[in-house]
Parts: sequence; structure tokens; C-alpha cells
Amino acid sequence: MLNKNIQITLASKSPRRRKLLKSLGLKFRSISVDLNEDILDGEHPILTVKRLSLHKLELAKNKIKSGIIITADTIVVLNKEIIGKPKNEKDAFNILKNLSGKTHIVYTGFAIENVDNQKKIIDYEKTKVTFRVLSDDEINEYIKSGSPMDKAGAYGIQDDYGALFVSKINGCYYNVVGLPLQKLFINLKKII
Ligand SMILES: Cc1cn([C@H]2C[C@H](O)[C@@H](COP(=O)(O)OP(=O)(O)OP(=O)(O)O)O2)c(=O)[nH]c1=O
Repeated sequence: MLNKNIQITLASKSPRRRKLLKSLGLKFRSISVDLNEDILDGEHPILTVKRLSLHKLELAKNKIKSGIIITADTIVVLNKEIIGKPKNEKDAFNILKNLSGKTHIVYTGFAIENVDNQKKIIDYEKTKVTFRVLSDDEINEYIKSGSPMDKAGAYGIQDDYGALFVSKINGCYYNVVGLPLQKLFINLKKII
């Protein structure tokens, strides 16, 4: 469905993003970009995920000189407060305790550029996720699995426990995992 001859690079160290992009049936290579993901006081979440995705794209362009580059950034927002990845296990516990029994919003920004024709799109998707009330024991057990530590909001909806924590979702599931596949695909077609 996309021009098969074009080289696609996913600039992300997230194994989830790699798996998601693969599910579109696209051939691509992956590289890592290292960005200190600073959250600015008072910045709207949409601007945050778009800014960070663009920053990752600019870093990737130092390494990749042709074809299409894809980057993304995911954050969780509860009561207007941006929650990134947990700093440690105690932080993960507090985050999950806070999300328990409430609805939060997951924003994923993405930046795509066709380096050959310089067409570039920066966009985002948002999904509402509701957690049931979690017990301290459940949270501690999940933290012991190690899974929360590299994920925004300290959980993975795709994890065994994640599936047990989430009672309702409104919007794109893949967006929560880290890449809004449908919106991404529609936009990729525009820059080829
Ligand atoms: C909310 C949620 C987040 N996540 C993940 C997606 C992202 O990998 C991570 C958020 O961190 P990001 O900073 O968006 O991405 P990353 O550091 O993992 O990778 P890179 O910057 O190199 O692209 O949280 C899940 O896997 N499942 C979930 O349910």
C-alpha cells in the first residue's frame, strides 16, 4: 500500500514501537536516538509530545540522510498533570496508586519526514484510559515484574497486568502502546 522502494527508518529504542510498525507490514530499519525528555512547566501535553517527537526527528536526521524517518513520544496525563516514566519503584507505586480508579489521557505525538522531498508532518493522537481500583498488593506485584519502569504512566496496557488494570478505553489502542498506527499510516501516504 506504500511505495515499497522507499527506505523507512524508525528512530526509537522502544521495542513496542518496532513491533507495532512491523504489524503494518512495512520493511524498515531501527536506530536509537537519545533525548533527555524534559517536561516544561505549564506546557500543554499536545505541544509536549509534538515538541519531543520533533526533537527526536532532528537528532535522527544527523544520522539518516535519505528516505522516511519516524519518531514518536508518549505521555500520560492525569488531571492536567503530565506523567512520564517512573524515576524509581517508589515513584512507579505512587503513579499507579494515583491512576487507580480514575480516567487519564494518553497522548502520543509523532514526527515523520521524507528526507528526499523534505515533506514533514508532526501530529498526535489521544486516547482516554480508565483504571479500575487497584489494591496495593496488585501494584507491588506488578512493580516486581519490572515492566513499569520504562513506560509512561508506569504501565503497559499490552502487559498481562496492564490488561487487568484497564477497565475501559476510548480511542486508539495502539496509541496507548506507543504509536497511533492508523493516523500514522494515513500521514505516511501524504509524504511519499
Ligand atoms: C501508557 C503506555 C506507555 N508505553 C510505553 C511506550 C513508550 O515506549 C514509553 C514512553 O516513552 P517514550 O519516551 O515515548 O519512548 P521511549 O523512550 O520508550 O522510546 P524512544 O524515545 O526511543 O522512541 O511508554 C507502553 O508500552 N504501554 C502503555 O500502555
